[in-house]
Amino acid sequence: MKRVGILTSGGDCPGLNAVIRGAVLSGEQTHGCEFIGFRDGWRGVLEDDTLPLPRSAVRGISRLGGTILGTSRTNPLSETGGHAVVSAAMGRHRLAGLIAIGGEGTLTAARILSDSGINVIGVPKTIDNDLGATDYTFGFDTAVQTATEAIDRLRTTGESHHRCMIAEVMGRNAGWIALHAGMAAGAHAILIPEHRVPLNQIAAWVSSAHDRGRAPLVVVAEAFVPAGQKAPYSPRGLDTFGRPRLGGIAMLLEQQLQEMTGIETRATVLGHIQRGGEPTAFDRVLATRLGMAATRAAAAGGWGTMVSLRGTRISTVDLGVAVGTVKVVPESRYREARELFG
Ligand SMILES: Nc1ncnc2c1ncn2[C@@H]1O[C@H](COP(=O)(O)OP(=O)(O)O)[C@@H](O)[C@H]1O
Ligand SMILES: O=P(O)(O)OC[C@H]1O[C@](O)(COP(=O)(O)O)[C@@H](O)[C@@H]1O
Ligand SMILES: [Mg+2]
Repeated sequence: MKRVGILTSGGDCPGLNAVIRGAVLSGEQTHGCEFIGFRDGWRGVLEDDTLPLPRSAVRGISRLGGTILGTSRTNPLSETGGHAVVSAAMGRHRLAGLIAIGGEGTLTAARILSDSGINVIGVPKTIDNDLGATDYTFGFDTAVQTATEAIDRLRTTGESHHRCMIAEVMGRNAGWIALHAGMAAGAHAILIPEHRVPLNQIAAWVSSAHDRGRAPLVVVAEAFVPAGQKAPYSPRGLDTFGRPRLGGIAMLLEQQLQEMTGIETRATVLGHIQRGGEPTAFDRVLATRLGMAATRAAAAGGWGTMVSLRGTRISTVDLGVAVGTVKVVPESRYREARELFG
């Protein structure tokens, strides 16, 4: 019987549990595989922190948010890690390979390990939807749904007070959540990292909506860079991997737009609300199919690949290709949305 290790790494994301369940059920029922889980991503691999994953451990979990395995941003290539440590952990548990569920960071580490001879299959996850080699990542649909519901609420209070409301959503490299939630909620301006917009243009959109008797709504991605600035707003130090922690640009815009337009303005940062809670049906289905496909690939010895969604089909791509491109919002999608601003 083939034994496979599973881990979830990087920011958590609704649908992780559905992947785990899909992988384990299909492994037990169809492919004769057995699973163990590593706790907290690569930390569990480096520190040998594991749990058994029989079918009974994944019962009913596909509708649960978070991850039953826990996650972290532990670097498997740090001085306490590397090929030898990962390989030893796999040997101890007689694993044929690993299924690593993560975003571009996790999968980059997985690719480096794979290049050094470790058997890994990647499963793309992120609410940001910024992985190039898959049409959608699970978690994105849920995050957009959650953000849209929150923004709808901001709208009703904004309308009561005749205020301009600003909603800040996540998105480290790309403005997908802002674009989709903004469009779904009928925003008067959507600000994304892919596109610089001068402040006076944002103020003009806000004023125009206000002049028509609407409560202006601005949706901004955390990584938006206002024209004239060099980098995203990041007053909160670094994350565990040493990258700037984003968040708070909405607060800056609140002050600036209120000053420029004379319209009372309130900003809300949605933050981790977007990452929590139950996955939507779309994300559960996508995640389950990706988990099943990962096991299928493992059973067939298709190491060094990532499972991905192409159209309505699940396929596999080489891990090297998988981490090659960040999927940003194309100019055409921004132009399309912009027709409705103001
Ligand atoms: N370019 C990289 N090379 C090697 N390891 C990386 C790289 N980027 C991230 N990692 C490791 O993978 C972890 C998860 O990546 P991160 O970007 O935080 O989440 P995600 O996998 O969701 O993108 C990081 O904390 C780090 O330890
Ligand atoms: O958990 P943290 O460190 O606050 O991370 C926040 C970041 O994680 C995300 O939610 C998801 O990013 P990853 O998919 O790379 O984990 C980003 O949108 C956000 O910038
Ligand atoms: Mg990342």
